[in-house]
Amino acid sequence: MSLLQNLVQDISSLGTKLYQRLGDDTGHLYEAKPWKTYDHELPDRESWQLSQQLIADCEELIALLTPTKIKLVTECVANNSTVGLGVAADFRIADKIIENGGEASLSHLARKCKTDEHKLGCVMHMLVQRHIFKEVAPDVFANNRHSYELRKETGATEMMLIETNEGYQAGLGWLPVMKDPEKMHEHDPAKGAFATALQVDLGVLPYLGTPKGANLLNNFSIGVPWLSGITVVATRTDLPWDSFGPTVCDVGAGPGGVMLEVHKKYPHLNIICQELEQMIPVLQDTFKDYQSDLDHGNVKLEVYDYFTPQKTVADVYWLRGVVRDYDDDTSARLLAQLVPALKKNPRAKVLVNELIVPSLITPQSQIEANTPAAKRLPPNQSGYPQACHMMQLSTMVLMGGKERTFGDIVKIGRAAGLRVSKFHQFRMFTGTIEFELDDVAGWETGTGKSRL
Ligand SMILES: C[S@@+](CC[C@H](N)C(=O)[O-])C[C@H]1O[C@@H](n2cnc3c(N)ncnc32)[C@H](O)[C@@H]1O
Repeated sequence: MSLLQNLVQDISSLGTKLYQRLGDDTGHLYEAKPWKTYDHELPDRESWQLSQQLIADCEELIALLTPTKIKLVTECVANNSTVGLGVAADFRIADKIIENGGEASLSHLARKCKTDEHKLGCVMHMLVQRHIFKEVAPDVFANNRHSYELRKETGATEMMLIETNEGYQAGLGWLPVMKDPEKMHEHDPAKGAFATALQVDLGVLPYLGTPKGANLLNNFSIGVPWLSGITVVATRTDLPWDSFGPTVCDVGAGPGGVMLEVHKKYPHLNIICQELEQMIPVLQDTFKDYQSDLDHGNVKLEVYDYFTPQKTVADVYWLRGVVRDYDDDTSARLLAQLVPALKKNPRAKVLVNELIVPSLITPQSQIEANTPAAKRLPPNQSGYPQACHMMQLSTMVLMGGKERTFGDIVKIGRAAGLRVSKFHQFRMFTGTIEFELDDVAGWETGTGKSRL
């Protein structure tokens, strides 16, 4: 059968299974409110998998049915989606619609935004076509489920503005960096796309402390917590936090948001957050409502440099967004610091939580090549592949570092003396690779040899 036939049949059968599973939980797109199951919570695992497969097939079908020249033009002008979203975010269109009672004419919006009606109309019509906002009558706009999230109290708008302003500018630095013999292999943000495009000699984080970075700092402080909030539910739900043993240690814990969630859901677990000294007050603030847990030592905040041997023995070590900051050798050196502690507790696990950059391999044989995308999705990768691909480029453009595939991270673990024990696919665009000490049996019987 042709790819078209296979895709159409697959979409039909996957779609039927999905709506039968969802039952009364009817999804919506045009109502100005979240779809609880998908936007606040997580669909059950099978519904989520069916959704992923449907999205993969639909994306492939669109690519199949789009003439080549139109496909290429669509891709190379896709930056204008960012331009348009930047306009809607900056003018706070979602709020202006809410303030006007839920609907607003183009002329009203243009007046309130003090801008040109035709230009704003071009943006709004484009966004409606991309299913952000809806047009309820000619030139009359309302929020749909997606644009409703852009209202001021969520922080989504500030996150959009990071990407539509500095993120957008920084993108122009990516190719020059890739061509520059001095910078092409660098992961240091001070030599990355952001610094190159903005012509500064510092990465985005120190830039936030400069007078020019004040606006970006504001958007970071409001927008980044919104972004982190996207992964919270999956991080809390898709890992069996209480199955590893009583003590969880977060290495490079940042502000400690993940451990706070784990502590709330599993109050019986001992939580240890390790950070550099300057971050301890931030962690203290995160756990300010849990003073008695701090006093009793069920929650500990430890000063620790993750490039020194790990002395704290725990049952599971959690590293989120840590190895992505470094090249392969440095990341392996960092993970290897856990080995002394793992030898003391050889059953302990190491959880590396990152974007697990997806792939979509097309088989070489003619028959197999017509297999729908849904059936070619590797299991060991992040969900929402399109979002994950965009995010990995966006984080490297803005923050430097190195985003990796499952295989890339496995190699780093192996170089550190660890082997994969499991992959936890999150219902999210991040995932977690679970490692354990290589030759666990050997370490337990005393016959294990260090590979370092
Ligand atoms: C990218 S952030 C990730 C934070 C946190 N894991 C999260 O997901 O929100 C990396 C964190 O590592 C911390 N860090 C950097 N160098 C460190 C070191 N040598 N030892 C311990 N922590 C370090 C930083 O302070 C920062 O909070």
